[in-house]
Amino acid sequence: MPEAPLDLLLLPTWLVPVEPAGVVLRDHGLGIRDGRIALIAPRAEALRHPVKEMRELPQCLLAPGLINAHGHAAMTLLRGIADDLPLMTWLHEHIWPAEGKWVDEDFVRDGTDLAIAEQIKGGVSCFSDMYFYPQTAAECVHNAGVRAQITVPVLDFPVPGALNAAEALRKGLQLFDDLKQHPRIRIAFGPHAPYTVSDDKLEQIRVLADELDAGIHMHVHETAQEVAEAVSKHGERPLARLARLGLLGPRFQAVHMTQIDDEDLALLVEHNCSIVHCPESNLKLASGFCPVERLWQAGVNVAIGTDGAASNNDLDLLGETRTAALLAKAVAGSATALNAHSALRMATLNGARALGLESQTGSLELGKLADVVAFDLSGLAQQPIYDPVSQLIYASGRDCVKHLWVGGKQLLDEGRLTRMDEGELIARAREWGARIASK
Ligand SMILES: CSC[C@H]1O[C@@H](n2cnc3c(O)ncnc32)[C@H](O)[C@@H]1O
Ligand SMILES: [Zn+2]
Repeated sequence: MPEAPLDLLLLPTWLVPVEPAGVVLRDHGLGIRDGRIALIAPRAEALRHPVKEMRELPQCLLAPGLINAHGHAAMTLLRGIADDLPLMTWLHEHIWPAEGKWVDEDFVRDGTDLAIAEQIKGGVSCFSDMYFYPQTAAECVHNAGVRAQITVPVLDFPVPGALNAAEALRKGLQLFDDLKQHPRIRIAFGPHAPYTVSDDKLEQIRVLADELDAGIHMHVHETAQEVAEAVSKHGERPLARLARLGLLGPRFQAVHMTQIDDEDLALLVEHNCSIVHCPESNLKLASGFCPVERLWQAGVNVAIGTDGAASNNDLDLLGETRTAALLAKAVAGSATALNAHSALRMATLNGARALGLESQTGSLELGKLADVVAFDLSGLAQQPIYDPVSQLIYASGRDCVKHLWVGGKQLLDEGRLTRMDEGELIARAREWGARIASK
C-alpha cells in the first residue's frame, strides 16, 4: 500500500517538541495527517514524503500550542473596570455587583469570543474557562475551532444563569451529556472557592466527578487572608478540608496556591494534584506568591493561567510565562529556578496534564493532535539566536505569534484570524464598554 500523503508539512528552522525535555530540533519537518502529528523528521527526509501542502517557516520556532489553564473568558468585557485593588474589595465591591448587573448570555457570548480571539492571536490553542452560562461559552469554543475545558461554576448563592447550586449542577450535567463526544471540549466542575462552596455541595461534586471521571477546578489558597479566616472560623486550612472531603486527586486543579505549608505540600504530592499558577493576577491583586520551584522540586505538576482579564489585565500566556520564569527566581532566591525550557513546558505539557489532556496535546509527538504554534523569531530584538527557547521566553512578545493550528486546522495565518472577524469583535466590545460605562 502506498503511504497516504500528509495533509500538511511544516518546515520551520527550529522545532521544540517539549517532550523529550530540553530538545531543539534544527531544520526538521512536522507532518500532519487527519488532524494529528504523523511525522517528525529531518528536513531532507521529510521532503521525501508525499504531501498535499507544504509550508516553509524560515526563522520560525514551532512548538505545541500554549495552554492557558485558568481564566474567566467573558471577563474580557470587564477589563480595566476595577484596577489596583486587593482581591476581596475587587470581588465584593466591584466585580460581583458588575456581574450581577451585566452578565447574561449575550455578555458571555461576546466576551468569550473576544477572549478566544485574543488567545488565538497569542498562540493559545487550548484554555480552561470558569464562568457563568458555560453552555454559551461552549458554543463559542465549538464555533471558533479552539480546544477548551469548560467548567460548571458552583457557588452557594444565586449567580447569573443559576438560582442555586442545584440548578447549576443540573444544567452542568446536561452539558456533560450533550458534549461527551465533542472532539475539542471537555467539561469539568468549577466550585468557585473554599469560602463560597459549602461541604454538602463539595461532597456532591466529588461523587459526580468520580462518576464522570471529570476534573475539579477551584480557586484555592489565593491569599493568606483566605487561609487565616478558614483557620479561625473552622480550625482547618482549606486544602486540608478539601482532602477530608475527598476532593483531592489527579483530576484536582488547584488554582493560585500562594500559601503552601509543609502539610499542604505533602497533600498535593500524596494526591498527585495539579496547581495552576497565575502570577500576574497574584501580583496585581497583591495576593501572594506561589512557590513554583519548591513545587517543581517536589514533583508537583504546575501549569500556568492568566486568570480573567479584569485582574490581569490581558490573556497573554507567553507574557505570563515570562513573568512566571522571572518570579520563580525571585521567590526561590535562585537564578537557576524555572529556566526557559521548563517555563515553556509549564505553558504547554503541564497545562495539558492539569486538564487531563496530556495523552492528546501539550507536546509535539507522533500521534498527538496537531495543536501547533509558529513563533517568528526573525525580528531585530530577537537577534542573535543562541537558544531559540531562551529568545522566545525572555526576549519575545506575543506579536511574534505567526500561525496557529488546532487539530490540524489553521486558526491564525500570518497573524490574522482565519475564522473570526477582528473588526466585528472590537465593535461588539466597544458597544459593551459604552453601555457599561454609561451606567
Ligand atoms: C465561578 S464563576 C467565576 C467567578 O470567579 C470570579 N473571579 C474571577 N477572578 C477571581 C479570582 O482571582 N479569585 C476569586 N474569584 C474570581 C469571577 O468574577 C466570577 O464571579
Ligand atoms: Zn480566577
